Amino acid sequence: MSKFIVRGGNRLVGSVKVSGAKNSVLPIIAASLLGEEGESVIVDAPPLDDVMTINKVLESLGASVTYQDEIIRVDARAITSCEAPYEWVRKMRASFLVMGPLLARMGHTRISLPGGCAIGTRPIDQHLKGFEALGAEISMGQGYVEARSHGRLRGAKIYLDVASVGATENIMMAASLAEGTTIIDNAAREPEIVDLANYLNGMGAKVRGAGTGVIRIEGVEKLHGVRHTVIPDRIEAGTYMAAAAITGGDVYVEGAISDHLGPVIAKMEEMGVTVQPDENGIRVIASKPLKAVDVKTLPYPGFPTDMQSQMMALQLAAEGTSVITETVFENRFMHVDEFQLMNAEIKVEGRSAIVTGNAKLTGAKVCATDLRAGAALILAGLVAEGATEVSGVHHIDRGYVHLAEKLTALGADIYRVSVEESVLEAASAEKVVKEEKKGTFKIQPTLA
Ligand SMILES: CC(=O)N[C@H]1[C@@H](OP(=O)(O)OP(=O)(O)OC[C@H]2O[C@@H](n3ccc(=O)[nH]c3=O)[C@H](O)[C@@H]2O)O[C@H](CO)[C@@H](O)[C@@H]1O
Ligand SMILES: C=C(OP(=O)(O)O)C(=O)O
Repeated sequence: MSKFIVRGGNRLVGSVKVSGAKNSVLPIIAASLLGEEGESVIVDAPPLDDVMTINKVLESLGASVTYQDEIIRVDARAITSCEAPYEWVRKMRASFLVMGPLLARMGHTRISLPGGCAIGTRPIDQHLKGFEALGAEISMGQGYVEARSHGRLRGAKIYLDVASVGATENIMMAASLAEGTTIIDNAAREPEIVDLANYLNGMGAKVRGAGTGVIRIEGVEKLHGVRHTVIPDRIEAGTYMAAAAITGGDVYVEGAISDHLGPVIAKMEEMGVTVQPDENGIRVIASKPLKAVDVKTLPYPGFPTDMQSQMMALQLAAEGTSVITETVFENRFMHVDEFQLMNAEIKVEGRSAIVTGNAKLTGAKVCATDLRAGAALILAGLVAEGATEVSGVHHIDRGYVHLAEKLTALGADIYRVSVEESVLEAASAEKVVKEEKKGTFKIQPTLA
């Protein structure tokens, strides 16, 4: 069991490199199942727990997967199973993305239902609606969803009721091997959709319009492996930008693509932060007090829900009151209770949180209730007085590569401790810090 210990007060300065995007690499690995010839080589695949999980799913299906030096090689020529079991799907919703490729390639698939999670119920109705439109028969039972097609899937026109990222990806992958043309209307437009489309096209698919609300896929008979480099993670980049801003720092976020971060940059500039993008990254300089701004999450190109909690941490440090409205997930304010343990004043009213700025944050024992909540608590810890002890680290390991090392290199006082649960129960954050300095506790690198 691990925890992060953060001591606030250090200004972050220097350069940090962004890893490959979690939300790109997961569907891309799933799409590799479509390759009936050759091997896929996926470059800049971040060493995250989620990546290890989806690799395990592919292996359980009979694909051969190797991972070394951030390069994944997938040979999916001989798939032996079309069933993704509960043990993997429960760990990570994105495992559900193997459904489209398996259905298209094998004509049959059975996947554990992903269920709800901390941030919302996260239904899969739009995925299933898409598969049905492509001619699949869907049935549910014993916690599994099963899809079967008689012969090849058939292209269709599909209107998504919500511009779901996962449904767009799953349907895009299935339609790539369907007979005829599929049009996805009200498709999600996230950069990760474009990355997946580029990967599919490299495999021999014919996907056009990715990045717009209408995607057109002409099905082909066969796909093959390809070499592809994953785009940089815009949410990881945004998190380091927020770390620079909250600490009054000066940080170059290497690899960040400003076109992918439009609303995050706009909001930081409104707050009085200087943001200087160039072709290799983004420099963030916070040289004056932050001004509070209102933020509303929306599907891309709106403000990303995956940056909402980090933005809330920033508002706590800003002058004034702000309103943060979450429109994408119905239950994504779990971090509010944890911020309150750090002396924050936040009131939740329906889908909005009213955040009182200029908070005198104090270190506390807090828990990462989900991935981004964890990142936000660490941001708050960077400016809190004293030590903040963040548990629930397994959530953070799903999406941040070497988080403590990257922040430490920028001058933060953060490290990871691995201690016996019983010892932790007894120890206060302060005590853990003191004893670690005496060398009593084992310090671990932030490996996923
Ligand atoms: C692995 C990955 O890429 N995860 C991202 C992906 O998740 P994910 O693909 O799960 O998110 P979706 O875009 O599907 O969800 C957006 C909204 O649509 C709803 N919905 C979704 C599918 C469906 O069939 N029916 C339905 O009602 C969801 O409950 C949610 O309210 O996009 C989210 C929204 O940007 C991000 O927060 C996640 O980080
Ligand atoms: C919600 C997230 O991811 P996932 O969809 O994988 O749970 C996220 O990356 O913030």
